[in-house]
Amino acid sequence: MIRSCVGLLGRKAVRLSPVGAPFSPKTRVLATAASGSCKAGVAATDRGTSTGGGDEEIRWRYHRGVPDRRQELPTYVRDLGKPVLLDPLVNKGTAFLWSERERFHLRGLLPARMVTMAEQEAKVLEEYREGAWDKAARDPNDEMVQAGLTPDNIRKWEYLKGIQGQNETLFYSVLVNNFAEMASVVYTPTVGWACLNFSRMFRVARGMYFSAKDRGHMVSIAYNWPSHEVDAIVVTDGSRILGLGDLGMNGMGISIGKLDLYVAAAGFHPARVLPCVIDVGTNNKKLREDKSYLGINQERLEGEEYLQVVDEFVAAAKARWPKVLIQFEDFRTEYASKLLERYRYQHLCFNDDIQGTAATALAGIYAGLAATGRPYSDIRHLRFVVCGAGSAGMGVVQWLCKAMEKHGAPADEAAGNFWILDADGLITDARASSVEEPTRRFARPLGGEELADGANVEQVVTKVRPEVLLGLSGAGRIWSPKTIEALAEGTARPLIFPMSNPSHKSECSAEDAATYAQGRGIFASGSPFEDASYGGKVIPSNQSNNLYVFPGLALGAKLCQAKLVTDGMIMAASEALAGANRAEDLAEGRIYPGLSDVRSISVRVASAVMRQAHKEGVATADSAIWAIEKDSRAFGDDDDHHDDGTGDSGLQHSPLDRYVMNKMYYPVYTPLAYVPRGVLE
Ligand SMILES: NC(=O)c1ccc[n+]([C@@H]2O[C@H](COP(=O)([O-])OP(=O)(O)OC[C@H]3O[C@@H](n4cnc5c(N)ncnc54)[C@H](O)[C@@H]3O)[C@@H](O)[C@H]2O)c1
Ligand SMILES: O=C(O)C[C@H](O)C(=O)O
Ligand SMILES: [Mg+2]
Repeated sequence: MIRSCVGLLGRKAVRLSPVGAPFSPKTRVLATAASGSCKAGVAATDRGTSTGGGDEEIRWRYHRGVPDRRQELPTYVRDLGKPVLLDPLVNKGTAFLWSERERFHLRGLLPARMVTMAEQEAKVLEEYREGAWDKAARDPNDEMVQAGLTPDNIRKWEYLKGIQGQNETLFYSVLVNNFAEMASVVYTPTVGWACLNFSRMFRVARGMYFSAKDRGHMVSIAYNWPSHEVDAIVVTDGSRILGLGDLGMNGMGISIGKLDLYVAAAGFHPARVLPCVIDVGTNNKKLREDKSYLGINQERLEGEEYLQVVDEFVAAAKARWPKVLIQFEDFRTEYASKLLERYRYQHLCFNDDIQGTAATALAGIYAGLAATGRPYSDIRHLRFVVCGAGSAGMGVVQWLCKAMEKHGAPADEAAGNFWILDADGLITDARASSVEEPTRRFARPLGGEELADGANVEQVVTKVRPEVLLGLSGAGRIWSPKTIEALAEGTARPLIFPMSNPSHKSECSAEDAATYAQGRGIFASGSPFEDASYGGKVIPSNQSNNLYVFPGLALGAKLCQAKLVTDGMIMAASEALAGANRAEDLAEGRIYPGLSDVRSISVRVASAVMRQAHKEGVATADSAIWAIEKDSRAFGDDDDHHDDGTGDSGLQHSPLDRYVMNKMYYPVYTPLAYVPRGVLE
């Protein structure tokens, strides 16, 4: 038997032979840099569980029957937590045993499922030999591929993520300076593909993974995160990722994507944002049967059990980072509003799909009115047909209603401006007992000239002749040519908003909207489309996506240290966004500002949110901030907006805007200073 001693060279742990010469690389390094799992043909009994320990873990370690004892000699590890994962000589990725995860403070830093090295190897080989991800992106039967997602999008996504893993400053500099070009790669639609394939593509852990197996331990696990300073968390339970359904733990991709935008679009510091997933299982059977899936292999927890897990996560996050803002993302409708109501009056949090989307949609409607020369107050006279009665759809409807009421419409009159359809068609009083609030309030009365329950969208549009057609159904191309024609017959400039994501879930394409509305429509989709054309004229494709709101809303709330996110703050965000359009763009039918202006927009949204928070008394930040605007008024600076001087936007900025800009992170190389441990901590 070979007897070895263990030595250390610098930080890296290296095992030495008895005479001091390193072993060959094969025997020397105990871990591979590759992590993740694979489609290995490992017997089911060998696949273990994420809660290993005891006999099971011992079987797990020995399953390959490595003959010599060298694998029993330890590699010295001098770090704990994240640095262990970042050291290629000791990292085992998802193959870290459960006991090792405990000892090295790795719980929460990796997806819950534990895999073997054999599985990791098989995954590496699959990719090496077959280019598995690339192949998937070429599959002509893949819906996303059919809707225009190309291998080139995936290549770009992987390339950018590779840079992000090595040099965040460079990654964000490239992203900030090329946001309009890259948003569709780091965000929708490509991020949807990245979520679908998250486990297969998993290499380097980012963010925190809390699972149902962590019950009772979440607060200690939160302390495994290396930083005491986290300004914002985006968390999902993966239950409704974009319009792609239940993706379980793979939903982590959306938390990461949203926070990429926090940094790029709103200047949060990349070291102070934390993507999280709460893995309570998945009801997606295909995923559970997929050997590469890294989430826990069980059906979702439901009801009280589920709520307790989310409660524990929120409590842990608040205990560890008391001032953190939490953005809830892509929770399925059944729990989305429930969770929002549970936390919004106690914690600084918001639900992006309900509140961010609502603010974005309202801004688009206001801008649509402005584009046709009408005042915002005319919103109370618009009729809306809405496909989708989930949390996103109903969030938007309630918000539009609120805006109508703000402009003087009595509540009943406002509610009467909506015709809402779900998967079973028009919702009428016939279904009043089977649909819940808030949808019930919008059920159409029966009898007289009214439409039958379950009428389809074409029938409803033909009868109602609305000015606005909204889609938040996640159902794909459900608006037929006839539906769009009927819409355009009833109104001169129809507003056509297929807001579902990603692209193949959009209710209609930009080209179809332009063609069947004979170039008269104003088009705004959730995922980006190229501009369309009709009769030789360019018909702009706007993007009605909550990306216009959540970064600025979060920034404003953080900067003024708001205690809560109020409805007033969200309304302020809507109005600031609507007002960020230039008259000449509106005249062309561009109702959302160009994405290259995204930072300027976030600044305006943030300032408006701060002002409102201050007005409502929920801002706790130093009152000096508010003096900025007062002082500038005294000097005649007043409400005028000034060019931000960056030369990148042409949008005008107020003194408070400039304060916000000064607080933003800009991805530039700064001088570096060595600070020994224990100093400045
Ligand atoms: N653009 C944005 O910023 C934005 C923001 C949030 C959500 N979304 C998108 O909205 C969609 C819905 O999100 P959700 O959380 O409300 O989902 P959900 O699954 O809870 O709701 C979908 C709703 O659409 C209805 N529906 C299904 N098929 C339909 C059809 N053929 N006709 C009419 N209605 C139909 C369902 O009955 C349900 O009421 C997703 O695609 C999501 O990506 C977009
Ligand atoms: O993620 C997006 O692109 C928007 C929205 O939050 C969604 O769930 O579709
Ligand atoms: Mg979302």
